[in-house]
Amino acid sequence: MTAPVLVINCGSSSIKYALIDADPEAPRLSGLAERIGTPEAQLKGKNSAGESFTLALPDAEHTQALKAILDSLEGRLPCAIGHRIVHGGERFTEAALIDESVLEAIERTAALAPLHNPANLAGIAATRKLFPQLPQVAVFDTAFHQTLPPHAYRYALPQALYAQHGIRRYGFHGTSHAYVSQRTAHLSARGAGGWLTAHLGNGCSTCAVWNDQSQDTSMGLTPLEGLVMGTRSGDVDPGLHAHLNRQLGWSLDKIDAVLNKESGLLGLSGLTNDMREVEEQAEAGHEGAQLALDVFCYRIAKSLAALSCALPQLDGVIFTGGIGENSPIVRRRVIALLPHFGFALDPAANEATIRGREGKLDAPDHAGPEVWVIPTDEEGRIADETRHCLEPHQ
Ligand SMILES: Nc1ncnc2c1ncn2[C@@H]1O[C@H](COP(=O)(O)OP(=O)(O)O)[C@@H](O)[C@H]1O
Ligand SMILES: CC(=O)OP(=O)(O)O
Ligand SMILES: [Mg+2]
Repeated sequence: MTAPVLVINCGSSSIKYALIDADPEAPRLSGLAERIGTPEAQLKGKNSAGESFTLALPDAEHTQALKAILDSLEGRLPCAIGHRIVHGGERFTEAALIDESVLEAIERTAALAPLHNPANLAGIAATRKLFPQLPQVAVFDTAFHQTLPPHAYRYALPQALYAQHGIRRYGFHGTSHAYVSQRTAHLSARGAGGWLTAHLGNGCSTCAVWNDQSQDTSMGLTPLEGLVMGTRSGDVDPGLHAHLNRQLGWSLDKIDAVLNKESGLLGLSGLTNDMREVEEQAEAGHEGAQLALDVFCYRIAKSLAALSCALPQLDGVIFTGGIGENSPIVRRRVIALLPHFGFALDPAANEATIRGREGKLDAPDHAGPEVWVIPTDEEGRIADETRHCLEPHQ
């Protein structure tokens, strides 16, 4: 397949897209339709000359936004569409060609990823309408974590909840953890050993990877477990729900909305879910922002230390995602909280490696576990998995 693959990552109010050629050196057309369904809806993208453009799409819904994306592809027709699907449950250990039975299975898991799967399904419905002739492939965030052993994926709950209702830990951001760990294994003299990965974007998760296989990860049944995120709380006492319900009379829907949309950096700082602003305000002395940064970094370090138990040997840690790639402050603070691991972060390398550059951040001649920053490429990985899935069908 030489024609490009169109990768779609459809959220509730945004659609990220990328048109990706089989040749990794070929320029990508990519962009983002945002604020879908509102008067401010717009499409922002880059053309093949690398120039940015913005197009107003007032009140556009998913189908209209996708139509505008297709019109922006400079006449280049994809050979297939690869969709990011956040939750694949236990059924999907790899990407799947979308047919009615795959769609039904994704619909069944929608309740487990209410922020993500319904939007992913809306994206599939819209592209099937617009491109009935093109093969469409579902690439799951959960698939990479299907190698977790039972002691990592089971909760200590009655057996029937797992056996009859699929209540277990699944893990997410699998395309990112897989990509950055394999990229580091390729770049590092240590190869595919034991790597801890920290994907720090709006959603955040850590993962322990041994020999290219996920051994454990911080997210669980849903993308709410684990680290502090932009607006998500991450781990809380499981008794919190009952307490808030009994003491404050909050409904389950309200508790769910608060933990998913009003917590994390936003809740702790009282200001914003955006790490750039948290860092600026913390620097300026804002106490809420300072606390948000303290809790965010401490919880990452604590999670990495816990996940190190899943590895027979530790070769290093890898930072990725908007925060992991661009924030020297977060990297420095996380590494400083893990003194017993024997990392040696070079301050100059840490400061210099910003904005999309990959590299090792170790002090010269350091022989201990390594620290890497690797810009993630979820879209590239989804395009690769889409092609791989379609090979037997060519
Ligand atoms: N230079 C920077 N310093 C600190 N944080 C940054 C920087 N650039 C981006 N970020 C943060 O990255 C986060 C978004 O990450 P990203 O991976 O782009 O999100 P998404 O999960 O939506 O793809 C935001 O919190 C943003 O503030
Ligand atoms: C699973 C998840 O948290 O995804 P995102 O980071 O795109 O919100
Ligand atoms: Mg993300």
